[in-house]
Amino acid sequence: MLSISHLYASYDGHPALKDINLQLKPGSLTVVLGPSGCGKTTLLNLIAGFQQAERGSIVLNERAVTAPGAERGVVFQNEGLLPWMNVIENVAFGLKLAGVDRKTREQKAARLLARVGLAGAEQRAIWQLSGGMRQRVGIARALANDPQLLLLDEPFGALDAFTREQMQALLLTLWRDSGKQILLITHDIEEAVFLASELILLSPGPGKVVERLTLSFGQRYADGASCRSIKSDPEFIARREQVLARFFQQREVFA
Ligand SMILES: Nc1ncnc2c1ncn2[C@@H]1O[C@H](COP(=O)(O)OP(=O)(O)OP(=O)(O)O)[C@@H](O)[C@H]1O
Repeated sequence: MLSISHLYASYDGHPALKDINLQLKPGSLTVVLGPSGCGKTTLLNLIAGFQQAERGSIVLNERAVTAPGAERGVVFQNEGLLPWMNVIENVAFGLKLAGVDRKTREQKAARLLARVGLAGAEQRAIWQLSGGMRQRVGIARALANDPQLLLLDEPFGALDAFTREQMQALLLTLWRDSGKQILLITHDIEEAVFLASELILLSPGPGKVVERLTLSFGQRYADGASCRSIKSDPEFIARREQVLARFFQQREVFA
């Protein structure tokens, strides 16, 4: 369980998040959606432990979050891969830091690369990879320490529409197969409605929760329906339009 209580954050006296309260169940796929500047990255950085809250608390499985930890894996928008290491070394790096022996970490990294569709790419250099492949490496790396919570910061924002949909499908497959709790931030409304089991809408000025929806389109994909059939379903389109209207309402309030 991830419990966020009365969380406040600010920069140089300017509030960025105001009284955020969320209880997110193990196994949930939470998507935090909101317009630019509403505090999505700030919230993710606080949960990751990269940043300290001004007030309030974050507790993951009964342990207070105060610093980064191996039980939280992070995937960054720009992947954050180490260019002087090859693919498998990037994935195994966290295991190396944790003192895992070479053979074990290479076996584990190779298994994870196969899970994200990169079997055979172990020895490739990072510069030889496409954007989608880099994000696959980033996800495999974040999973290497077997985290309880996977955090993703706008992970597919820079990808073309086709690759983006492939990555959404991959994430849902990993979610189904691992049962891990996932929290992803995005400003893409369709992506949010498709992926989320819990959708949290933030509004800016300062960031606060304005809506929380429980959705099941991602579960439908995990149960075997295709991306295209879900995204063209009138129920999906109606939900997307409803969230879109709410999203623009928030922007207008702020403008
Ligand atoms: N390091 C910083 N110093 C000062 N202000 C900051 C800093 N980081 C973020 N802010 C401000 O805090 C607010 C929230 O920023 P944040 O990056 O968390 O929002 P966001 O929703 O992730 O935006 P985007 O989608 O554009 O990345 C914004 O007003 C931003 O200008």
